Amino acid sequence: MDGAAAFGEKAGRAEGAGPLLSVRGITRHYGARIGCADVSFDLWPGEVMGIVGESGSGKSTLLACLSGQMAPDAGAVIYDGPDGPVDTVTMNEPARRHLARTEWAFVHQNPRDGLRMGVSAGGNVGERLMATGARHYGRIRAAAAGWLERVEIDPARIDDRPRQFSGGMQQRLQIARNLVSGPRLAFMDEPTGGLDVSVQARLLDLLRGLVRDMGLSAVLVTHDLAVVRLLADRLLVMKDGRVVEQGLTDQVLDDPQHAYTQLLVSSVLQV
Ligand SMILES: Nc1ncnc2c1ncn2[C@@H]1O[C@H](COP(=O)(O)OP(=O)(O)OP(=O)(O)O)[C@@H](O)[C@H]1O
Repeated sequence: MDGAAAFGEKAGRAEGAGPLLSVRGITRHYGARIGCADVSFDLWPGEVMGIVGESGSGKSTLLACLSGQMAPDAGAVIYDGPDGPVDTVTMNEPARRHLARTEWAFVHQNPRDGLRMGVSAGGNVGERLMATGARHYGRIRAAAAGWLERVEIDPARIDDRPRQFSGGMQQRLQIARNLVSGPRLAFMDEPTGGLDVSVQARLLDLLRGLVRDMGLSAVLVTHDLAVVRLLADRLLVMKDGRVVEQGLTDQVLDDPQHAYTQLLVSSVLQV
């Protein structure tokens, strides 16, 4: 039985009936080295799952496997899509690309990886709408301007290129480009990494508001426990590619059970 069939019953289509994402046994090696091993969890609609761990613990590898950017060696990632549950590991590439364009968002740590630097701010946001079928130029431009405002960028700058923006503005633009089409699931890789502390705080506030207002589900990778404290409902703690602890964010951070999590929380391992 394939993964989708195996989990189909559990992740039924009825609203609120099952998880949005069921991750089972995801494993990926690089030669003899473990990237991530046997990772399983459910992500429920509207929930933010934080994945934390020190550098090299397997966070990026796991996120790449979940978001279809890397093929795992083993495991299933069942997404409860518009036509019912599908295993995104075994689905064909065009179908996966379609999902990534319409249902998912991916926010990169470096905005340059998620923006088209040669295209105007409005173009960056509008492009994603066009990819989901919008055709009316006036409406696309109005929606783009509305989203610039929503991420606190002056809509008068709609024709500016991203490189004319500060790092924090570029990150907010990347978020607007990703969320304009109303995705159900966002993958975020260190979305506040590389920014000044004050810029980070503003971005976190903005992200928290958007996630709440849109009822967005998200998988959020970070090594920064302050970020998950603010954004994540639940946490997976990774060490050497494996999940060593998981639970509600406050529970894990306030009462860590695993020795490694205790070290993380006491800042010893934080970079
Ligand atoms: N392309 C690669 N080739 C070989 N080994 C790799 C490759 N990418 C990652 N690894 C190894 O896989 C393990 C997990 O790395 P990964 O980048 O997923 O961790 P991470 O927690 O995301 O780290 P960071 O926070 O530094 O990005 C590490 O041991 C790493 O050395």
